[in-house]
Amino acid sequence: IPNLPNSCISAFSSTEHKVIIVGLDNAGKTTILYQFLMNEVVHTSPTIGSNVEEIVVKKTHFLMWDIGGQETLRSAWNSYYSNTEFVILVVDSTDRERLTVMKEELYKMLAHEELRNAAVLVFANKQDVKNSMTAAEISGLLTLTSIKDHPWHIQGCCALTGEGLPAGLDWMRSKIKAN
Ligand SMILES: Nc1nc2c(ncn2[C@@H]2O[C@H](COP(=O)(O)OP(=O)(O)OP(=O)(O)O)[C@@H](O)[C@H]2O)c(=O)[nH]1
Ligand SMILES: [Mg+2]
Repeated sequence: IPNLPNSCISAFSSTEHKVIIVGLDNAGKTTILYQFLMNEVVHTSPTIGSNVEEIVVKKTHFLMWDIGGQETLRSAWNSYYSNTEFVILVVDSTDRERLTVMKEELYKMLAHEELRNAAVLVFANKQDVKNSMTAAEISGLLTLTSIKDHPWHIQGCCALTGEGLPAGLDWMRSKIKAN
């Protein structure tokens, strides 16, 4: 295909791994997406619908869908599920009150047929805030060890500084190589 620029050819020839970024409103999903893309904190407003970006990490291509988390939007999450390889669940580690709601949404999602092959990365976000729940605490409250039918991993992070985000991406890449 002589007339295509190299960038197009590489886009066609590399496999793209579909990722959905979900979680309650205000968890930091959009902030994380743009940290991945630009290593910068962008000004966000609540997402209505979704944002989608291609994120390339050491030659691994991810197509990441950041989906709005407000209550009225959650019933639409399932329209993004088909062919999803990774679910990134972003938890606001300061939001103790809504962790039960988060847990219900998580298990509802994991029961969905279209996500049966998806691996789950949980980001315990906002670790910079004093007295936020630790990743271990969130893992316990969400009973992550009870998840037997999906590979899962939890990672503490701060989307404002980017701390913890590369470690999460490394885990995702390790799951691809393991396949
Ligand atoms: N302190 C702190 N604030 C954060 C962090 N990550 C995100 N925020 C803030 O949390 C607020 C919500 O962030 P968003 O990324 O818009 O949240 P969202 O999950 O996309 O929300 P919806 O689109 O409504 O579902 C913003 O004011 C962010 O600046 C973090 O790690 N620490
Ligand atoms: Mg958003």
